[in-house]
Amino acid sequence: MTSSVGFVGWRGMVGSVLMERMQDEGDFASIDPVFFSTSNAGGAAPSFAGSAGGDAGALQDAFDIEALKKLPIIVTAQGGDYTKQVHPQLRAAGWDGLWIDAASTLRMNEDSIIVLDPVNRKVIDEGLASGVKDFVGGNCTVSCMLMGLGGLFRNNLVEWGTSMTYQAASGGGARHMRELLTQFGTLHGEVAAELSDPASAILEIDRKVLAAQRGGVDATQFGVPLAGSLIPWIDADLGNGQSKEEWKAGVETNKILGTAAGSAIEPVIMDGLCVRIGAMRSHSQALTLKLREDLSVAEIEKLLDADNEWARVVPNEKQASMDQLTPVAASGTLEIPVGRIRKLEMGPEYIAAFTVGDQLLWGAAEPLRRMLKIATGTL
Ligand SMILES: NC(=O)C1=CN([C@@H]2O[C@H](COP(=O)(O)OP(=O)(O)OC[C@H]3O[C@@H](n4cnc5c(N)ncnc54)[C@H](OP(=O)(O)O)[C@@H]3O)[C@@H](O)[C@H]2O)C=CC1
Ligand SMILES: N[C@@H](CC(=O)OP(=O)(O)O)C(=O)O
Repeated sequence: MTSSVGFVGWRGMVGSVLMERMQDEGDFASIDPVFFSTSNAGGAAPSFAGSAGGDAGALQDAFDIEALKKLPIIVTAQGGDYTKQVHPQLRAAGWDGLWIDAASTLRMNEDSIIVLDPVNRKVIDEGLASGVKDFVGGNCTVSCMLMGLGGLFRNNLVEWGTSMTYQAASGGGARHMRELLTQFGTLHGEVAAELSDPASAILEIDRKVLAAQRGGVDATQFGVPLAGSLIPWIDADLGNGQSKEEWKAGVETNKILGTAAGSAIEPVIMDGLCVRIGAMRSHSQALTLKLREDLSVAEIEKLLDADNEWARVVPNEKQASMDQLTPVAASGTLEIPVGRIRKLEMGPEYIAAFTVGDQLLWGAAEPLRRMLKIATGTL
């Protein structure tokens, strides 16, 4: 029997990636989709809708609690404001369906589970069996890290770690990606004539670029120029020197792994600095890990490669790292390359690693897609 599933936020950036993945995997064949809109109720539902690819009818109003209440499963990538407004109303109206969400709003609630099934399928299954109803995708950086380094985290081998991130513009949303490219274009335009003349002075080019960065580029979304620069702060200021993005590394890693008392995996201390860079849609991170044991690099690589089908060890060599361990290499793929693995001078239990992941795939859409399949009994 096919399950009815409501989709909210399906045409946004994360939602579109989710729809693409669902079509690629033939997921619509086993569900009966109902599409909602916050802005265009009554308009035509998307053409890929319908288990047989047929007419999916009209878009429903995403704020209509009665319409939402009829569905056993709702998947939303509409954003935190929508979740904050609609989820409590639905629950107050007695709805006890499954809520699968990309937004962070419900993530740290005691009665929610952060979904990343290649890492925490057991936590998800136990949650479903015990009546948990809210399933939320994790922070993109945390999800990509755990997909890449799952072989160490899931085997209780990490005592503590720092993650120094290099996060792409897409983490801010579609408008941020556009702004980054516009900024690059503006900077290029400032010095196009000089660049076409091989004899022009590089310091003059640099001076003009800097002048444009400081005065002429549109930075409406980011607040400051990102092209040719970076922004060493992501998300809210928690007031203790830590950004909210940095706080998520510790709390979400532990929640995903289920490291509460009695678990086979002990609590892990995670902290670091989160930095926005001018990449498009893949987040990178440089990790320092203190392991609980002195494992050889070969053993570590074997554990990482074997953990899940998407983690892929890149040899710690210059050309392989340059070719395979970059946002350009990882974007648009489900692979999570992990490389630069080596012992650090601090001691035999200290290792470095570098990993990259498409933050719209494993960082956002894919865990939701797979949670929907788990919920409908097809994964
Ligand atoms: N960006 C990211 O990296 C991540 C985002 N998330 C979560 O997902 C939420 C959604 O993010 P994201 O997909 O980036 O948000 P978008 O801004 O791309 O989309 C959100 C909604 O905006 C409305 N919208 C208005 N104008 C347009 C337009 N021109 N094209 C498409 N949609 C439009 C749509 O709602 P409607 O159809 O109802 O009008 C859409 O569902 C975030 O708020 C966050 O909670 C989670 C992980 C990562
Ligand atoms: N904060 C992330 C994107 C995001 O949406 O994260 P979260 O789902 O934790 O709010 C970034 O800017 O790269």
